[in-house]
Amino acid sequence: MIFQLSSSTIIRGRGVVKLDIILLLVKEIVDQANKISHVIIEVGIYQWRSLLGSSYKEPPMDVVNAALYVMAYDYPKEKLSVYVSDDGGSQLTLFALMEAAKFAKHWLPFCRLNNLVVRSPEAYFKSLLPSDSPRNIHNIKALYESMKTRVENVVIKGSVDHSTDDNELDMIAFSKWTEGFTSQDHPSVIQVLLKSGIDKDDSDNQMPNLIYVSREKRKATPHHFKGGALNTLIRVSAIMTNAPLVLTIDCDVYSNDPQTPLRVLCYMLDPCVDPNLAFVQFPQRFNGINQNDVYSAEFKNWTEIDAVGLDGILGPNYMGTGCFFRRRAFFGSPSSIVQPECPQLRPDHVPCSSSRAEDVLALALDVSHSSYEASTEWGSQMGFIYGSLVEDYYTSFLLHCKGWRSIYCNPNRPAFLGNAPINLHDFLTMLKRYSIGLLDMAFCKTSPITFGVQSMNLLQALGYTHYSFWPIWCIPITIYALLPQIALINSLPIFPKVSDPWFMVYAFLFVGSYVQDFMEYILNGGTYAKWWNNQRMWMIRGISSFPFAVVEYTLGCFGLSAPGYSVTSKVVDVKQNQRYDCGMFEFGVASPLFFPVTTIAIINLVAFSSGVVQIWRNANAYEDVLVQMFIAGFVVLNSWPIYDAIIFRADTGKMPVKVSLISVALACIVYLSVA
Ligand SMILES: O=c1ccn([C@@H]2O[C@H](COP(=O)(O)OP(=O)(O)O[C@H]3O[C@H](CO)[C@@H](O)[C@H](O)[C@H]3O)[C@@H](O)[C@H]2O)c(=O)[nH]1
Ligand SMILES: [Mn+2]
Repeated sequence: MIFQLSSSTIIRGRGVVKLDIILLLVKEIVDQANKISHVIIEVGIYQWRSLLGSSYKEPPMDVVNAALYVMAYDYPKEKLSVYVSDDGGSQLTLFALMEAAKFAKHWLPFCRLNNLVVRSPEAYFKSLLPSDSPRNIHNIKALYESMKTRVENVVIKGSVDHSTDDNELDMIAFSKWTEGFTSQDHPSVIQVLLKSGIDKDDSDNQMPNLIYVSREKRKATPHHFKGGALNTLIRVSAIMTNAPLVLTIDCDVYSNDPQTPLRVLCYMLDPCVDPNLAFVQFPQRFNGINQNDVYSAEFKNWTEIDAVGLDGILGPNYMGTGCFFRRRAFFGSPSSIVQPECPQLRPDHVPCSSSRAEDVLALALDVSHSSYEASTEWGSQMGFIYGSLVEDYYTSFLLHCKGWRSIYCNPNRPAFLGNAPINLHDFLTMLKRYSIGLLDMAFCKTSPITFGVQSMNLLQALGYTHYSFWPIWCIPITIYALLPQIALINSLPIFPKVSDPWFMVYAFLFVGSYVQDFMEYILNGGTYAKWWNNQRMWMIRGISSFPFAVVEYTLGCFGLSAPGYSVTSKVVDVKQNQRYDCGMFEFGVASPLFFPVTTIAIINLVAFSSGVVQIWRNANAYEDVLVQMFIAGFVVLNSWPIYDAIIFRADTGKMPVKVSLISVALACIVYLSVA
C-alpha cells in the first residue's frame, strides 16, 4: 500500500516530508481518512481579551484569520470542527466570528478554486504581487475589506449594536451580555456558528463546524488560565463531536500550510509508528521577526535544536500551539485509561447524530461551568495539568512520564507562523511568566529531577530538568555580571594571571562553551548576527526576567504574591514596528525589569574604563586584570544598545530618564556597599 510504505519512510529524519512525496500521498491519505470515519480534527483557538488602556491585547481580526485558515485546510470539511475559546468573554469576538462564518462561505471556495497555499486572508492579500490575478480576486478582496471594516468599527465602538442586527438568532446570542457580564464574571456562552451537514458554501460544498465557546467565569472559582480554557474545550468538543485528533493553536498563530493535517495523519495512522504516540508537535516559527532577531524570540536552541535531540528519545515537549494530540492521551497512560466522570466525555464515545441539538448544547454548557471540575480529576489526572504557568511544558512532561511519546515535525515550509513581542518589556515579561511556570514545575512533587528520573528515560528527564531549572541561571549570571567588575574597580585580581596554568582552565571553559553554542546555532541554519543577539539575550534575561521570576516565585511560596498569567500583547504600534524592523531595541516604558540591565551596563563600563586606566598607569598590571577586563569588555560590547538608548536616542523607544537615573543610583549603591 503506497500510503503505508511512503509514510513509514518519513517518520524520522527530523520529520521533514519531501514535497513530492506528500503530493503523491495527498489523495491516498484523504481517501484513507474518508474510509476511517472517525478521523475528525478539532481545532481550538484561544483568545483572552484583556483591556490595555483602551485597546485590546488580542485583536479579534487575528482570531478571524486564524480560524479562516484552519477552516480552509485541505481536509474533508465534514470531518473538521473548529472551536474558538474566548477566555475574555467578549461579544466583539463573537461578532467577529459571526462575520468570519459568513465570509468563509466565499473564502473556502476561493481557496479551492485558486489552489491557494496561504489561506489566511490577511497574509494572502499582503503576499499578492501586482502581477498576480487569481480568479474572483476583486470580489473576494472587497468582501474581506468590508468585513474587516465592520469588525474594526465594532472594536472601536466597544460594543455590538443589537438594533441593527436583522438575524434573530444572533440577537439571542448577544442577549447573554447583560449588565453584570464582565470578562472575569460571566455565564458560559456556546454558539454554533456553522454546522457541518447543514451549512454549505457558495459552491454548495460542505462547511466545517465553527463553534464559539466562552466558559463560565466566577471570581470565587479558580479558572487555571489557559490550561483551564483548554480543558473546557476538550470537554465541550467531546460532547459535540469527540474527534480523536485535536489540534491546539493560539490566537496569535496562523497556519501556513493547508496540508498540515495530512502530514500528521502520516504519523497517526501509520501502523509502524509507536501506538503510544500522544502528539505531533510543529515548532513555533514566527512571522515578522526582524532580520537579526534582536530579542532572540525564535528560541532556536529550545524549539529547533534541543527538540531534534529529544525527538530521538521520547519526543519533544508540547510548545503550547501547533500541536496535534490524540484525544486518548488526555485520559491516563497508554495502558490504563482514566475514565471521566461523565460517559459522554470518554475518548471512545461516539456522539449520537440523532440527539436533539438542544440536549447536546445543554450538556456542553454544563461541562463548561466554572464549578464543573470541582471533585473531578480534570487538571490532575485528565486533560491539561494545572499547577504551572507553563501548562504546556508541564503537561507534556507528565505525558512522557506516563509512557506516551511525541514526534517533532519541522517541515521546510513552516506549518504555523506566530507573532512574537516587538518590545523588550513585553518580551521580558513573557519570559518572566515562563520562568515562574518553570520554577513551579522544578520545585513541585512531580519535579523532573526527582519524579522524572524515576518515571522516564534518564536523558529525557535531564532534558526536562535542564529547562525547568533555567531561571536559576540568574545566580551565576548576576555574579559574573558584578563581582569581577567591582573587584576590578577596586584593583583586586580574582582570576589567575595569564601566565598561571590555571588560566587555561578558565579560557578553555569560556571558549569551549561559546564555540559549542556557536557551532550548534550556525549548523542549524542560524546566522552569525542572530547568534550574537541570542547570547546577548541570554545574559539580559539572566539578569532581568530570571531573577524577577525567582523573587516572585519565592514570594508566592510564602503566599505573598498570587500567580497571574500576563497575556502577551499582540497589538502592534506602527512607529514601534518601524523601529523594530530597523533592529532597534524598544525600551520606552519605565519597567523595573530594565533596572538591573541598565545598572549592570553602567557598572561594566566603569569597570572596563578603570581597567584601562590601571594598565595605562602600570603596564605590568595587565597580567592581573586581563580576565576581569575581558569579562567587563564583553559585557560592554553586548550593552551597546543600552548605552545607545540612554545617551543617543531621542525617539519614544529610548531608555526613560527615570530608569537611567535610578540605575545610576543603584550602581553607586552597589559600588559603595562593597567598596
Ligand atoms: O487565561 C488565559 C491566558 C491565555 N489564554 C490564551 O493562551 C494563548 C497563549 O497566550 P499568550 O499570552 O500569547 O502566551 P505566549 O506568551 O505566546 O505563551 C507561550 O507560552 C505559553 C505557556 O507556556 C503557552 O501556553 C503558549 O502557547 C505559548 O505561545 C493565547 O491565545 C491566549 O488567548 C487563555 O485562553 N486564557
Ligand atoms: Mn502568544
